[in-house]
Amino acid sequence: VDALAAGTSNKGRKVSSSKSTGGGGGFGAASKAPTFIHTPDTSESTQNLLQFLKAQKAKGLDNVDIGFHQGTGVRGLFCTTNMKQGQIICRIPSDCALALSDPNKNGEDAPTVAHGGSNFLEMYWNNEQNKRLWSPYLDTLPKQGSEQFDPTPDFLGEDELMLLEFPRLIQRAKERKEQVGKVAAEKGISEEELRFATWLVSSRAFQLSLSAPANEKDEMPQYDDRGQVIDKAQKKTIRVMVPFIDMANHSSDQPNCKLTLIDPEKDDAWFALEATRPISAGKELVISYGSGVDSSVELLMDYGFVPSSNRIDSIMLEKGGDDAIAKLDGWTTTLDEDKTMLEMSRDDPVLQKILRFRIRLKESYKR
Ligand SMILES: C[S@@+](CC[C@H](N)C(=O)[O-])C[C@H]1O[C@@H](n2cnc3c(N)ncnc32)[C@H](O)[C@@H]1O
Repeated sequence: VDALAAGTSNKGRKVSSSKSTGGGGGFGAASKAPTFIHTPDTSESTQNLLQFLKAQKAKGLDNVDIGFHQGTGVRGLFCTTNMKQGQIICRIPSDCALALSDPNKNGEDAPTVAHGGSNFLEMYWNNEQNKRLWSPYLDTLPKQGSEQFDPTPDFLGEDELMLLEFPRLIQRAKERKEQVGKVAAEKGISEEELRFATWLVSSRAFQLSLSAPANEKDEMPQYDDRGQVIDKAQKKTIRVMVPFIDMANHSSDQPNCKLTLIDPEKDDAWFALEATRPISAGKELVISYGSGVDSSVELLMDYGFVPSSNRIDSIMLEKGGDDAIAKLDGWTTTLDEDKTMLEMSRDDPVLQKILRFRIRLKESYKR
């Protein structure tokens, strides 16, 4: 409003062309200087990735900055120009995506995420030729122990795992540990190497359904009696890693864009980020991971982080189930005790994450 008022009182000044922030948002947005909340990532690996993708004819990369959120320090994607709802923000040729299955096997060679991890090692990381070919992408992936490494509960020791207390999450982490152990033995690779590769795949690969209609994701989710989303018909899926787009972080409550496949049936198909609402320059580009309605149990299990808010948690707790904790007083500590412990555990990131998970769920019980 201020910008529009200033424009009308300064006769002759063209409000709408006063900034080069792009096509989006109307007078107000176009004349307001963007507020940036990130520090651009100027590392050599990121610059190499951008060069590589430009040479492969990726489009719209200038609409996006890879950078670090100034509040959280988390690396992500930030919009450099206003975007309208429905606009394609950037697109990457499908040739630049790393399939984690043999295309002739319809996803049957990767029934679990641990198999996806094993295929990643076999097809890319430990294959000399492909490792060289894909190095501009592989070099941008988090390393174990780096800032971007956000371990999932299957990295926890037995005692730490029990501190999570929520039976469904503990059970899933145990299953993942077992899965990794089994596949590592089958394929003759080290469990440690496979655990990390499995984390990479689980936390950054996109699952594409081979048979579902394109709009299936937009339908209302259905829940089973434990409050978990039903994966309809357990369709075959393949996992793909999509450079650049896999830098997008998650928002449970306010995603502003989504992954879209353009011309999937054609030879020159694209993976794109599409704005699902108007986005102003400077904002972080955030998508919705997984089923789109994942509770914090799934987000921690598959991606290793606890979201700052998540409306799905209340629904999940209300649905309950015998592997959930039905009431706030079913936990061994109170919410306040966990908050105090969080304050006191500043130099223990593992315990901090465990406590943030407990607090997240405890704050979600309907009172
Ligand atoms: C697909 S990657 C996104 C890019 C990643 N931040 C990076 O720099 O490589 C998923 C990882 O990003 C982080 N992440 C995504 N969304 C997040 C959120 N809302 N809060 C905290 N971390 C998040 C987690 O570490 C997660 O494992």
